[in-house]
Amino acid sequence: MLRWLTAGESHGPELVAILEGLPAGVEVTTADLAEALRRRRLGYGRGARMKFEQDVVTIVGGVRHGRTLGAPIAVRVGNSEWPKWETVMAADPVPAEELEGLARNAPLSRPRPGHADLAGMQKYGFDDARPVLDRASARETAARVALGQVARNYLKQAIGVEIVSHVVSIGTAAAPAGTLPGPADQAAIDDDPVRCFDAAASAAMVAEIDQAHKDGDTIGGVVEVLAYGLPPGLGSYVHWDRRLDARLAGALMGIQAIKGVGVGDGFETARRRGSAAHDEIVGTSEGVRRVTNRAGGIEGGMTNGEVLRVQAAMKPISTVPRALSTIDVRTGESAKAIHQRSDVCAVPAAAIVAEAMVALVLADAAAEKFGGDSVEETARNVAGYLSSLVIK
Ligand SMILES: Cc1cc2nc3c(=O)[nH]c(=O)nc-3n(C[C@H](O)[C@H](O)[C@H](O)COP(=O)(O)O)c2cc1C
Ligand SMILES: C=C(O[C@@H]1CC(C(=O)O)=C[C@@H](OP(=O)(O)O)[C@H]1O)C(=O)O
Repeated sequence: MLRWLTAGESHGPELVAILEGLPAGVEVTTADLAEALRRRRLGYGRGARMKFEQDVVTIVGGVRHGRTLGAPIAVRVGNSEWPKWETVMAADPVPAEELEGLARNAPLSRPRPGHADLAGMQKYGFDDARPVLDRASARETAARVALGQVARNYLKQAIGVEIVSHVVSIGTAAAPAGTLPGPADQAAIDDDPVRCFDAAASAAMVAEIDQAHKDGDTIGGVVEVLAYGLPPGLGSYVHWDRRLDARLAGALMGIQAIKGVGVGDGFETARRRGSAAHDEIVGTSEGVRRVTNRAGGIEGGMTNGEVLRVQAAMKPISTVPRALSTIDVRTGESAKAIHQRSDVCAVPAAAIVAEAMVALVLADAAAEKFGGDSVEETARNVAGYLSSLVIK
């Protein structure tokens, strides 16, 4: 079983993350994590903060000379902007006179619709949105992406699994149905401003982002994550919480601003007849295959050996420049929501976060099925399982 936790605030000194349960011998370096974090910061439509802030990643436990030790892996992602926030976000009490007059410390009393602000203030008893928004912020996804990269290296080295993501739609601009990039296409996708695998759709997406920006508005979209090389049998049908589709859906819905998850052809499947909704089975010289992959590589809560395909739908960014109506909690009067700056669109970045969440769930399911205290042992177990499959 894998366990992982993150801690840290958006304007705190750093995020920290721990991943426990991976075997020894997985090759991973600080450069691997830095590259994953760099990919998360890209994407047309992200706001000013992405330009001036740096992620400073350090591995502080569980890895020696580029290989995991089998011990918990601990990662820190430092925030280069911390000096500006040192007083406002200090862990220890700060004398009132030091806080007085600090613009950054002014109470945020106009909760933003679409954020955790209002319900979080009510729940935890704050009259200031700062302590809520600082933890609710998707800044925290940097910690998940760092851990996701370790999970990804494990999947690649133990099983040969490769994970790819792409942006399927932004606003009304969409890639053609059936667009299916493979592992070799990842670099080209990363080079695209919106991480779309179709040039015409990419241009239309950029135009939609520009229009939303011009209108003082924000925009959402849909991302897809694909995993190649999965053996059949990860996850299980025997209990609801062991179903791989349930675990993937929970992990993807756990990303800030994700409001829907699809598996395979997703909601489209519900509009089809059964004869056009499933994947017929054929025997080939290379073993059992499906004629189509509408199910997205999962049947009965288990991988079926086909390419895993899941989508996540991201709502438009909540902090709308043409600010939405709210109340000032100090007076109860109507007001405009706080707006300092914001992303116009963070769909390309959400795809990288979705890759990380999929990697963590798949690594968990793989560790559960194949075990092993070293990655070599896991790989032997995978090979033994595949060679002993009754139906190949
Ligand atoms: C990568 C990423 C970047 C985000 N950037 C912003 C942003 O700049 N402004 C904003 O209002 N929301 C942003 N969000 C979304 C908010 O964090 C999210 O809507 C908010 O925390 C409320 O959570 P909920 O939408 O899941 O209810 C971002 C989300 C992700 C995944
Ligand atoms: C810092 C990151 O994303 C932030 C996520 C976010 C939000 O509300 O979720 C709001 C923005 O921050 P701010 O309100 O401070 O401008 C984004 O920049 C990041 O992804 O590293």
